[in-house]
Amino acid sequence: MQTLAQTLSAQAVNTSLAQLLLTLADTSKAISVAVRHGALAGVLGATEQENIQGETQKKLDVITNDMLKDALKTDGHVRGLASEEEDYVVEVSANGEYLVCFDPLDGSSNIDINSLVGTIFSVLPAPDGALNEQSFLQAGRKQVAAGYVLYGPSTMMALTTGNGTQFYTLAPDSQEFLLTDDNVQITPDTAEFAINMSNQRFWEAPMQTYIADLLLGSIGPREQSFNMRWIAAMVGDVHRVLCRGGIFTYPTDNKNPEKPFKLRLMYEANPMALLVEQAGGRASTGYETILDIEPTAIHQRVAVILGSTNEVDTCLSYHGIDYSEEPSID
Ligand SMILES: O=P(O)(O)OC[C@H]1O[C@](O)(COP(=O)(O)O)[C@@H](O)[C@@H]1O
Ligand SMILES: [Mg+2]
Ligand SMILES: [Mg+2]
Repeated sequence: MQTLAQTLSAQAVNTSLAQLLLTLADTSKAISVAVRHGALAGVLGATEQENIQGETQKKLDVITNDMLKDALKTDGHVRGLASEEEDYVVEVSANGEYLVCFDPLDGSSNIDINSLVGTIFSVLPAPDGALNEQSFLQAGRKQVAAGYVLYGPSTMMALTTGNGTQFYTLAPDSQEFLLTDDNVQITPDTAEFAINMSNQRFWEAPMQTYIADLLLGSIGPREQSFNMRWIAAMVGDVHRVLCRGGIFTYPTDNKNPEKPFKLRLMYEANPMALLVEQAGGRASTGYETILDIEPTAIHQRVAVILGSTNEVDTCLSYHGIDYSEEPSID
């Protein structure tokens, strides 16, 4: 089996980018150890702090953020970073060619119940000139790499550098990420959906109707029954979609009018959208292709509907969008 380094070399990935991805991979191995030790290492539970988004930080949110920040500072190829746990962008190496956006620990609410969590990352080219928030505000289509590491029964990485989506599994003995699926493909059709149903009354009308029709199953207009899965960590839900198809959505809701969306564009939606598109799937807000959104802020939030192409298209048709008529994007 090929190692991550061998695969990146076989894909002729730029040497600096490959080095940066190996730094991220090495850091995720250390995070995997911290996650695995759990209560034994005293890393469970919350801190007293909130991040800029008003969310109480878990100890592991802060620990993993610091681990990634420290590693990227010594990598040499990173101009700047943006993180869910950093209020503002952080300047890293003056000559770095790349910007890295990351969610150091996705699925924070799963930490204390020993359930799935992961790290999500997105790599963008660093523009010339002074580094500021504006430097990061590039559409997801500009990403040169995106991926996540899932700390589950096995530690796995999903990665794309624009050459399809690959899965790697961390070998416990050698501590190498080994290529275990070189061409991940999302099945275009599915009978499985993932949504936090407790928000049902807060969704917009198109999503209400779409989900109601799924729930009616074989006696409704879809004339087939659907199963539901919800891991409550985007990284776990998207991994399932990449493995066996499905539709995952965190739609617009009006529970808190000041916060109509949950997931963050730059370090959750964009990297997942690239992985999904590179695996033959679709990712939209309901009205706009995620990778085409021009960001306005590093912590911007968006609605997300992603997964099996035909099912996402069906969901979008409830929103009045006909994707089959859109010109394809190279
Ligand atoms: O439990 P909720 O409020 O529906 O939220 C679940 C969603 O929130 C998230 O945990 C947000 O990510 P963080 O844990 O990184 O803040 C997603 O992974 C997940 O899909
Ligand atoms: Mg997250
Ligand atoms: Mg997080």
